[in-house]
Amino acid sequence: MKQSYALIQMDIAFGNPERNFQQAEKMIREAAANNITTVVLPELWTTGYDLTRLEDIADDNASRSTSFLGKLASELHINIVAGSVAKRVDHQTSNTLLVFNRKGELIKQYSKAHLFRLMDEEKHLVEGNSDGKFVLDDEKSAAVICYDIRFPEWIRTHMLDNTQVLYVVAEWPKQRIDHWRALLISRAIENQCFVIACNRAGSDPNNQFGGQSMIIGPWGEVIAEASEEETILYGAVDLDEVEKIRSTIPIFTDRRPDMYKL
Ligand SMILES: O=C(O)CCC(=O)C(=O)O
Repeated sequence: MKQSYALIQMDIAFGNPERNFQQAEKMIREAAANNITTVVLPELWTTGYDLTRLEDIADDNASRSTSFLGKLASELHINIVAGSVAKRVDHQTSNTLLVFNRKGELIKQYSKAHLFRLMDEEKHLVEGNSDGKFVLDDEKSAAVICYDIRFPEWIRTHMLDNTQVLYVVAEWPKQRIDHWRALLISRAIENQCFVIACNRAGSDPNNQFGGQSMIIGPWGEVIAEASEEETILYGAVDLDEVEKIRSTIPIFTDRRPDMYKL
């Protein structure tokens, strides 16, 4: 199955949902005009890391984001792996990823499982407790958020039932962008899957972000890679490659979980 992706590497306006909704719509419409199947947005794209103001700017039950993205997905006839938003339910806010199919249906929500203390997430957000698996265009897929990629055992649990595509949405700082690149390529090689990874561009009062969104194949090859600037990264792939690589080096047959004490 052929798929073509557009990764919206936005410069997110700090604590300014109005501006971010406008900019996301402009970039999604531009991407959709390029005959793609799936658009991917970055982490916390409505608010950025303005965590101390979540009381004012989080999205109640993610309802504004859901209605906005569902309408765009069905009108433009594209899938949207809609990054994550600050979703508030009963005074608790999670960092929650939303996935829409081309009919505009919300088919998956995943809340970030590993909160990133270095950016105070655990002080303002509640962690998720369920996995990021879903099926999009009949392809087994999974999505995780930023810091989650430092936990290979978490990613592996998503890959054990023949998952082909791993989406990663992030606000990854420039300071550690070499880790971003190395971790993403490692996750692709060790799981023999496509990695579709969308980071943000720009800066906020505390961090400069590294961009470098990436599309990586199941052999670890970099198919497309963005610069540091705000941009849309495009890339087309053939998901049948996954099966070829997995039959050449059958790691899922050869693994010895009986010996792994985690
Ligand atoms: O793990 C890292 O270095 C970056 C993680 C991060 O920025 C996040 O999870 O928001």
